[in-house]
Formats: sequence, structure tokens, C-alpha cells
Amino acid sequence: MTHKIAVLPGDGIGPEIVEQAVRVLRALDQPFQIDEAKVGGAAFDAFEHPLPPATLALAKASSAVLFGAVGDWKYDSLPREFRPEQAILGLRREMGLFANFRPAILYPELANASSLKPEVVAGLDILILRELTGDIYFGKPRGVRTAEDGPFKGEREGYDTMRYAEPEVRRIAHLAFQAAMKRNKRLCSVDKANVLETSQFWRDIVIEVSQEYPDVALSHMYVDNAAMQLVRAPREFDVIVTGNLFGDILSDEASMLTGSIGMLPSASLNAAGQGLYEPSHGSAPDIAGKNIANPLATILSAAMLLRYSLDLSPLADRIEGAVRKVLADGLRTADIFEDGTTKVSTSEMGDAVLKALR
Ligand SMILES: NC(=O)C1=CN([C@@H]2O[C@H](COP(=O)(O)OP(=O)(O)OC[C@H]3O[C@@H](n4cnc5c(N)ncnc54)[C@H](O)[C@@H]3O)[C@@H](O)[C@H]2O)C=CC1
Ligand SMILES: CC(C)CC(=O)C(=O)O
Ligand SMILES: [Mg+2]
Repeated sequence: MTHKIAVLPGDGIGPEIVEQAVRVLRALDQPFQIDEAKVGGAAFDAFEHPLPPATLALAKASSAVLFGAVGDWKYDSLPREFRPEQAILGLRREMGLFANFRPAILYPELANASSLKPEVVAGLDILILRELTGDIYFGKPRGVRTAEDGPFKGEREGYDTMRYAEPEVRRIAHLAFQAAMKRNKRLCSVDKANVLETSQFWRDIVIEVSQEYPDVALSHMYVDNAAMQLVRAPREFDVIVTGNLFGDILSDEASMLTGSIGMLPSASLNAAGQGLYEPSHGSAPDIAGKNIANPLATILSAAMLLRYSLDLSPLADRIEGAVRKVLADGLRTADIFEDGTTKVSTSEMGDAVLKALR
């Protein structure tokens, strides 16, 4: 069976890191049909839209999407609908990719690259499940208006809307409990229920859903405390489930526990099992075009693609094994480099993973 994979490299380091992941996929010698399309700023430059209809159609018609990253400071003054970030938000919304799995795993070889002491992070293996199509990122109304009341009445104000519908909370909660069942049966739901109505509602629904999973130990934590606990004692967590905004922030924080944001892959799934796979980081314009970005988060995202969307777990295992081997061999991109290891470029890291696959 031929699997259709849409490849959307995007902007900044996107093309450099996606190129390495595609080389790895091709080296598996499978009947993949790999089609590439422009997205983000690259698509805006070519077609005056960050998510052209042809790119969206290609993504929707594929079994899975491999995505790089979008965005660059040079587009920051465009009207919002034309900004590159609208491409990834649009793909998530249009494809219904509501469940974002971000596994933060510390490879033993990177214990010293983590910003925490090895004794605090050794053996770290947590899963952050971030709701991806709701919350303040998508809530309406939003905009800039003249304040009608309050101490700044008559002045301009910016506003957004945080909202979650009951089915949205229920479906992500079910996935979180199911993920916890396959792991260490501990689930921590992160919210801000002491302040926000949306969060109290989220918490109430999660508690209701928990009745169906009596074997999972459910806890709740306010997001400010969770941010602190992640650097105090990260191994206390097993699965974390949280909303879109809090999950965005906490997963970037968790990435540093693994040594670098260049190590954190992600899978964004919809109800039909279709998925978009991307590193958790952005387009890193500060290092783009220098062949120094870490491609491992993207290569590990390709492994998640094989496992979750194509049901090819043995091939995913092969890629993850190859990544472990290159790290054990002491190869490091600049972001995870330390004395006694060998600094390699983006493409050299790709070469090494390819070699280790065989
Ligand atoms: N899914 C997406 O496409 C995302 C896009 N963005 C966009 O990316 C652009 C840059 O945003 P930032 O806030 O700077 O976040 P960023 O994640 O792109 O970069 C943050 C820092 O991490 C470093 N970094 C990121 N990935 C790396 C890698 N693979 N190897 C080595 N170092 C790496 C960067 O050099 C930078 O110092 C913005 O336009 C933003 O909107 C941000 C996050 C996600
Ligand atoms: C455009 C942003 C919402 C992307 C981001 O920061 C993320 O998904 O982690
Ligand atoms: Mg983010």
C-alpha cells in the first residue's frame, strides 16, 4: 500500500530540518508518495497567502503531514490573516487536529545538556497532551476596540476570548486517560481554575470523565505551580493534559529538560487518526540558513508519523534507535554540544542518522 505523505517545510530552519527527516523516510525504502508544498511565509511570497488552497488540499488528502515551522520577523507587520503562523493554526483548525502529543524524554547521553542537574532529570519521560484547536488561540470575539467600561473607558483595548466547549474538553480528557493507562497511570490536569471560569469548567469535566478510568490517579495543578514543578521535580509527572495556551508554554519549558527544544517532537491528531507531525519549536530565524539547527526533533516527529498515522511502529523504532546511536556516538549539533562530544552540522547529523539506520 502506498502511503501519501505531505511535506510542508515552511520558513526559517524549516526546510533545513525537514530535508533531513525526508532523507530518513526515503532511506526506509517504503512505497511512500511524498509530495511537497509551500506553507507560511514561503507560500505568502509565492501565492500571497500563508496557507494556499492547494497546500491545504494536499494536506487533507494525505495520510499524514510532515511539517517544519513557519514564521519570520519580516512578516510580523502583515495583517494577521496573512501572517505565516496562520498557516499552522489554519491546518490545525481545518483538519481538526485537536490532540497534540509532546513527549519530553531525556536521552541518557544528554543528561548534561539539560538545564537541570542530572540527578533531577535522569530518566525523565513525560507526555504533555495539549488541546490544540480551542482556547484563547481560536476564541472569538477578538480584536482591538474602544473600551466601553472600566477604568480605561474610552481608551483603545486589545481583547481575546478564552473558551472551551464541553465536547472539546471531554475528547481530550478521554485521550489523556487512555494515554495514562498505557503508561504509569498518573494524569495531571493543568489549569488556572482559581481564577478562570474556563479552567473551572475544564476541571469539572475532567473530573467527570475520570469516573470512567478508576485505575488512573488524577491530580490537578494550577499552571503557575506546574511551571515551577516542571523545573523542581519533573519526574513527578507522567501524563500532563492541558489547554492550548498553557500547553504551548509548558511544552517549551519541558523541552529544555531534554537538553534542547531541538529534541522535542510532536504529533497532532484528529478524530480520524490523520496526523500532522512537527518539531515543537518554531522557525528559529536567528539560526536559519546556517546549517546548524538540530534536526532530531523533526526526525523524531517522522518516527511518530510512522507509528501513529501509518501503523509502522517497527520503522519508528528503527529511527528512534538510530537517534539513540548517534547520540551515544557523541555527535551533537550546537544546541546540545558539550566538551568531549563532536559538534556536527544539521546535514551531518542527518548523514549520521541515515548511517545508523542500517
Ligand atoms: N509551529 C510553528 O510553526 C511555530 C512557529 N513559531 C514561529 O517561529 C518564529 C520564531 O519564534 P521564536 O519565539 O524565536 O521560537 P523558536 O522556537 O523558533 O526559537 C526559540 C529559540 O530556540 C532555538 N531553536 C529552535 N529550534 C531549534 C533547533 N531545531 N535547533 C537549535 N536551536 C533551535 C532558536 O534558535 C531560538 O534561539 C516566530 O515567527 C514564531 O511565530 C513559533 C513556534 C511554533
Ligand atoms: C503559531 C504558534 C501557535 C505555534 C506554537 O507556538 C506551537 O504550536 O507550539
Ligand atoms: Mg509553541
